[in-house]
Amino acid sequence: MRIDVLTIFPEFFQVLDVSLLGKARQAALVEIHVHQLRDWAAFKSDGTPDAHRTVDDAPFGGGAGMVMKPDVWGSALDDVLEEGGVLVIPSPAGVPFTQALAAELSESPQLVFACGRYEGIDARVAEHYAGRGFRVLEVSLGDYVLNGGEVAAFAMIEAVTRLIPGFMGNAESIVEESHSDGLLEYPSYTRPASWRGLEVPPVLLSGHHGKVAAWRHEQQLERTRERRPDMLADGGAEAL
Ligand SMILES: COc1cccc(COC(=O)c2cn[nH]c2)c1
Repeated sequence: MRIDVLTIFPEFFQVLDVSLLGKARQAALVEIHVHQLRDWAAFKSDGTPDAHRTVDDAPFGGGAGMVMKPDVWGSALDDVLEEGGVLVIPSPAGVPFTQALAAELSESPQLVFACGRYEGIDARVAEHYAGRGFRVLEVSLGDYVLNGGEVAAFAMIEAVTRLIPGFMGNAESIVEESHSDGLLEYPSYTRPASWRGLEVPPVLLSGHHGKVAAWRHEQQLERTRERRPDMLADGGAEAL
């Protein structure tokens, strides 16, 4: 998979070289290219140089803050977005990012993350590329507002790339994760069996695999009921 990130803060993504993701990059499972959006803002739409490499302007219709210019994004995306690529725009107004969506995106040949700042990106950018037949997704990590899409993109990149076959050392650990079966994960324990007066649930020491599996499933249900009733309300479908 190829991942391209367009941002005015490319230095934010340098850490990708050292994390687990770094290994995947070396293994050539993932190619990540981070681009400085301002490189496409060196000239104004009339062709004259823009020394400030401006990427934003005031919103039509008034209102607070600034909006990112469509022409700058268009120049950048025309160069970066490949046929079959998916344009992902992290946004508080997006569809929920879920494990199911991460799995779906992990099968794309290319993901392009457009990291918005200010009040967001001119709406015509998403409209234009959807109109050209690209899959365009505005995706939300949660119901809160960040200063820009970089943090959200980083989280999505990690959630997606770890699902790429061959990326995680122990593929089995991916299968049994939270949300993969529509329920929260059961609690985990390891040695010592007794710690500060707290004991590991005896069933886990019983060696009876059937009882362990039943206990774990019950724990998943109990936890999901307590912490995420929304996940059960709509039939256990993936939820934010
Ligand atoms: C593209 O337009 C905007 C506008 C404002 C902030 C952002 C950054 O994303 C988030 O804040 C976010 C993502 N998931 N949950 C919150 C993008």
